Amino acid sequence: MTDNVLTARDLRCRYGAFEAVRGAGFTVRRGELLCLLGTNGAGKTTVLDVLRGHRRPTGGAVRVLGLDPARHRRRLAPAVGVVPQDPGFAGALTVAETCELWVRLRGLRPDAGAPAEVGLDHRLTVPVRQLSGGERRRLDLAIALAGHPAALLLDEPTAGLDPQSRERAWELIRARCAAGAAVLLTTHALDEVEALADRIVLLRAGRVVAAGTPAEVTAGRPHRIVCAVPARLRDRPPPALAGAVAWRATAGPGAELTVTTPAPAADLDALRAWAAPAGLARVAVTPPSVGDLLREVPA
Ligand SMILES: Nc1ncnc2c1ncn2[C@@H]1O[C@H](COP(=O)(O)OP(=O)(O)OP(=O)(O)O)[C@@H](O)[C@H]1O
Repeated sequence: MTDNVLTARDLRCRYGAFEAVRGAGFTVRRGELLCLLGTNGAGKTTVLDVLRGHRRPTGGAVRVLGLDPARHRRRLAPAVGVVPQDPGFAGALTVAETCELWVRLRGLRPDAGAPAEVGLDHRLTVPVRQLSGGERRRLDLAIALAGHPAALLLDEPTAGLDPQSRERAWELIRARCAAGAAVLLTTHALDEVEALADRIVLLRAGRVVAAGTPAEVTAGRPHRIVCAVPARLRDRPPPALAGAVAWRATAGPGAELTVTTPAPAADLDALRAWAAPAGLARVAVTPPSVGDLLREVPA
């Protein structure tokens, strides 16, 4: 039996003449969290809509637990928890009623404990229209997590949450993953990627332009050395370095030097030798990050 819970193969999706997804492929296995990343309009929500059976692809195929979600939406509903980008709650229903209604719509028995999991147990009798944006997001998450689904499709699940609620949401998502759920999550928050992602898929204009673990997608990319340089070194030409050098004036007498380099250890040694005996101050060496990759991907 395969461990693949979510699969997309050469997925294509059109809105009229515009092709929003142009041959995307990936898998998410049991117990794995994949972050689907990309700038606004890259095609992330479209991919999630196809996986939740709300949109038929115009090419390629997706499978959720081995089934075509467009054909087996009802059968898959109990096994797939979704935090949609824009939930459609009725404002007049209370938190408890909303939770019960949506959990039933997923073909599950109502779970009175679901709101408590996301810290909404004190708001059960409050109409949804009176919830804050962050509280609504937590209600979405409560409904998605109900019934311990095998797959979670989470479209910016922590958008608008305060820091404490985000960390609580991360804990819940991590726990579900550890218990075997396959999670596909979109986010624009880099700390969320760092906190959660086992693997990332980066979309650009509907195509996958990078895929792998954070270490894999950043491998071979440059490190950044930032250091403060005493004023009198400002006029001394820097040594020959593997990396590119940029100076920045600072408020004080010295300057800040940034070296973007594929050889951080050798360049740092060369800089230290150059700066002796006064030396460098506030030296920070930053390894490549997924954030660097995202910043380089144009829309
Ligand atoms: N119903 C629609 N009709 C026409 N075009 C659409 C429709 N929905 C999305 N699009 C277009 O498809 C492209 C992909 O949109 P999508 O919502 O999937 O992007 P996204 O990566 O989720 O963006 P964001 O980060 O802003 O949520 C965009 O150019 C968008 O304008």
